[in-house]
Amino acid sequence: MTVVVRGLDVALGGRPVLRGVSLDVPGGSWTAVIGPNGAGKSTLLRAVLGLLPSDGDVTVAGTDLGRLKPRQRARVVAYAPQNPNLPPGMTVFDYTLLGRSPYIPHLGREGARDRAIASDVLDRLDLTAFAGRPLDHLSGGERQRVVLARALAQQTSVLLLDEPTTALDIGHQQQVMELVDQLRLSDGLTVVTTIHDLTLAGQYADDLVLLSRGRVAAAGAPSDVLTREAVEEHFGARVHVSSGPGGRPVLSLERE
Ligand SMILES: Nc1ncnc2c1ncn2[C@@H]1O[C@H](COP(=O)(O)OP(=O)(O)OP(=O)(O)O)[C@@H](O)[C@H]1O
Repeated sequence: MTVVVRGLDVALGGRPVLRGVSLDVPGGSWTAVIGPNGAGKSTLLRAVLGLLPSDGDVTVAGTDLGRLKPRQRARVVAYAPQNPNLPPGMTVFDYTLLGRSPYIPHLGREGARDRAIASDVLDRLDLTAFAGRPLDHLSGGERQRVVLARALAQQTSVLLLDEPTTALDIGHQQQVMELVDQLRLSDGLTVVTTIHDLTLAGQYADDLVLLSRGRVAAAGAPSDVLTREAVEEHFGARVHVSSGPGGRPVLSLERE
């Protein structure tokens, strides 16, 4: 499903946070939104979901998500927030099962298929051993994978991930990125993720969108967006950019 954003303006607390943002994410592709702290990346994901008042157009497969009921919306788009509220005491399995809520009839209970989907997702994220553990007894990286598990259990066509790898060790970063990529290829998932690791973003995404002070400063193929000049201008960092596998950019910091 294609995600299209046109001329998006969002103000928070009376201050403009996104200004004239446009974005095209073709169905089945992966776009990574990058940018410095406070640039508006999380705000963009929340506006796409229809969770924030905004001006401009946002459509997913031609539909304005803000007009859908939460249950309908949750069958189209899954969202893994950066700092979700996790109900203390709830088990990992029950939290993952919440991803099946949009498919469970009112006053009904989850069925065997819902439980099988939750188990499968936990298995694919290396979390089976934690299934019975309360959420407040997990490490930061384990919690982050559980939030992703819930989103994947929704089995939607569009996945919005806010910083999905920040708390993960390098092995679990690879596992999460590869899993999302496999789902994209096998099920045609459309993926939009914010991400701070620029090399990782460039390795997995088809397109990068560089947000800076609420505006799109650059967009396109990773090697076109991740230039030494752009990173210096927008992040204030001095980096060396080399060409990695497939011509994708690899960044390293330059020491004084
Ligand atoms: N509820 C709010 N009221 C006022 N300003 C807000 C509110 N929420 C966020 N902001 C501001 O909006 C700007 C964009 O925030 P956002 O969380 O989208 O940035 P981000 O690019 O995701 O940053 P980070 O990389 O630090 O996660 C920031 O300057 C932030 O302080």
